[in-house]
Amino acid sequence: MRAMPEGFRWGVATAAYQIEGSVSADGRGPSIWDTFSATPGAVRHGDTGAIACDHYRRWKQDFALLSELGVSAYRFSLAWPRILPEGTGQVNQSGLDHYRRLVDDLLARGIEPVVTLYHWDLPQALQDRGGWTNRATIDAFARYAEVVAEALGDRVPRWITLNEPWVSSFVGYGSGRHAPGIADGRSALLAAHHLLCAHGAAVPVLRETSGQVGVTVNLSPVRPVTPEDADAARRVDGCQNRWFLDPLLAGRYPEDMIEWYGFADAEPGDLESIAAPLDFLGVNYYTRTWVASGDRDVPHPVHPSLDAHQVLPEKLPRTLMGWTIEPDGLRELLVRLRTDYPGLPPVLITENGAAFDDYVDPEGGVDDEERIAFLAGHLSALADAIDAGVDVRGYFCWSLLDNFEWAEGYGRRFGLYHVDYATQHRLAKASARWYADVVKRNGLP
Ligand SMILES: N#[N+]C[C@@H]1[C@@H](O)[C@H](O)[C@@H](O)[C@@H]2O[C@H]12
Repeated sequence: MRAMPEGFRWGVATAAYQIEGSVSADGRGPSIWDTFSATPGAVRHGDTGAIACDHYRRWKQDFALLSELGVSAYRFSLAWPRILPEGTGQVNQSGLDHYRRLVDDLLARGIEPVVTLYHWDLPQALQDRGGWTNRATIDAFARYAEVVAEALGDRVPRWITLNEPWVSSFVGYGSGRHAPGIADGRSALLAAHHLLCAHGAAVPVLRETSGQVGVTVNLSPVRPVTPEDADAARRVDGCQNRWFLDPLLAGRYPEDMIEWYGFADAEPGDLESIAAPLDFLGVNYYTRTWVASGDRDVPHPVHPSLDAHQVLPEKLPRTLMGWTIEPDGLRELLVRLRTDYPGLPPVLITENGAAFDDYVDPEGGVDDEERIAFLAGHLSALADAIDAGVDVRGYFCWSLLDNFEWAEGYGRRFGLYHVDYATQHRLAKASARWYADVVKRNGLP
């Protein structure tokens, strides 16, 4: 038995655009993902979040699944365009009322709502004015936080300002693989900085509520394929991990990366604001990153601006996303955080999970043994990190439901519950029953 500490929070996570659908209902405005997914070629099979899991209408039945799992917490995101359809200006009361119903139902079930303010669905009206490359979006986000804090501040116990600012900036504005589909290195750096500043502006606002405040970053231990690739690996670690961890936890950008990027866009006071004390750090972990320097002839030019390429070691098992399955990377990552960042607050694993080729058998079951093995391996690594002294307070499996997997559309299933998108029928996979048992035991059998 690998028991987690007493009071450990067991949860599952989702995000608004990936599950809600009803993208035009009750006053919701368009987001950059509505625009991007409607762009031919942007998303696999031309999939969009227009219907998704129809969760906006079926949320009560989905919350019954949370009770079935026995989780003590549920992480979900608010759709900014439901609350402020134009990003600023007029508040849409229907949007606030919807999320108030969700929060109240969770509390009535004895489930802690963990609310993400921004999980990538920027109101299109703000993108029309430059989006995250426009410094004015910082103030728009702060106002959004004020509106949400006023409406829900007395009943949300944990706030997450941003989900994965590295993806929002470097994938949305750097590679163009995500919304808004811009491929420009300087735009990525500006967006990253303004996202961090928006986080810093929202923290004092949310601190006025009764809830704890944190941010979620996606982190990945970076390994050189050969010793000659060590410099390239350090640059990728600098981009993917330290460019966010250093400002958030140490109040500075990493010097080596400032030099590499020639970055000079921080204004007086920005770094102090970004480094506002956190009650917790949300960590999303999926895999390690293996890197070769740019002058090596390798596929996957994931980081052209860094003169480095991501390499997927052939010998390692992978998920359907093509990511290597490396549970010990989670332990390695958490121990590194504790070692490198003395100011590390308590950690929540806000996402961990995997996509596999789920098969509904003739008896109507999904025997997703690979997902069970993935989760078991990562929970064991998490227990190792806790044994090593890392203060981890909770774990959220990604995800409750199969859902819209961004540029991969509906072709990648991460859920504990299978969704038949033609009928919207939810079906518990074997991993859902397994996870419910782990939650009940407060640890691995
Ligand atoms: N890909 N993938 C799965 C998962 C994605 O569905 C989430 O929205 C992100 O926060 C994070 O990237 C992880």
